[in-house]
Amino acid sequence: MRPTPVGAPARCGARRTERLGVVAYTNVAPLHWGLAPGPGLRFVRGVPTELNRQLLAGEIDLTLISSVEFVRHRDRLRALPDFSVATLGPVYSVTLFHWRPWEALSGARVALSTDSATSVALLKVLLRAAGLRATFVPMAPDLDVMLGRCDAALLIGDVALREAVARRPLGGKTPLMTDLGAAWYALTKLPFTFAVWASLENRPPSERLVAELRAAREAGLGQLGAVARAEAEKLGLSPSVVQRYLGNFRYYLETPDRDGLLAFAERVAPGIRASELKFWAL
Ligand SMILES: C=C(O[C@@H]1C=C(C(=O)O)C=C[C@H]1O)C(=O)O
Repeated sequence: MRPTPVGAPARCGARRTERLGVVAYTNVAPLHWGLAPGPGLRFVRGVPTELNRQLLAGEIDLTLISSVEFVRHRDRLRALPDFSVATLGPVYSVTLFHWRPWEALSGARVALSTDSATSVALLKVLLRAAGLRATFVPMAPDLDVMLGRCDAALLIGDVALREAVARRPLGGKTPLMTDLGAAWYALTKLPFTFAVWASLENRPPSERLVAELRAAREAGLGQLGAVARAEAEKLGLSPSVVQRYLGNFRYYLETPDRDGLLAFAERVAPGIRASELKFWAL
């Protein structure tokens, strides 16, 4: 059998089974709205760090990969050209909770959620840019435990959103919050791209799957109220809060999101050229 040339999508025909990594966070719900597993399509759910590993190990075929991993493994990966999970300014779900002011975090012990790769790298970029040095402690994402043991705690995804909305006191005191999307914007005036859909370079996604993902995104964004209501119920938050949250994301990897991705790549891989980040011609 003739191998599928790199750079070209797999042709339609009898459907091979593709394993799609589905990040278990509300912010990606509009990207797979109405898309369901079935013949030729399996869903593998997980947090970003799990799905990143599985993609690189060839255990899944296409996933939203943390942008820092896309940059680190750029020699082996290609991304869909028009999909992102990005924000211009605050993201509301990638948050550093801290006891002392941001400017006073030098020497702090910072608990890092083991779920995220990109946000950890982003936090390090932001601290470095501010001339702050900290010690990092990987931990499960539980704010009480993290802030009980450390001076600051990085959370992402649904748990971060819930905690940011709740702004609850811990031990009688409410922690300060720094939104890393907002901090990135203050530093660069660019969007921050948290994730892109990517596959291994030698395993192009089928045209059919890509078409289904585009249709799912149109459906999800077209019915954002319904997506928000479904997600709000799972999160225990009000639908209007969730709709506002989802409406803030940039899902199309437009030029500013690519510029933001490259600016981040330059900070985690100094000297990188834009052409080293590769995209499927789909
Ligand atoms: C902004 C977020 O986006 C997620 C953050 C990711 C990361 O930090 O590695 C990966 C996928 C995204 O769904 C979030 O979950 O809060």
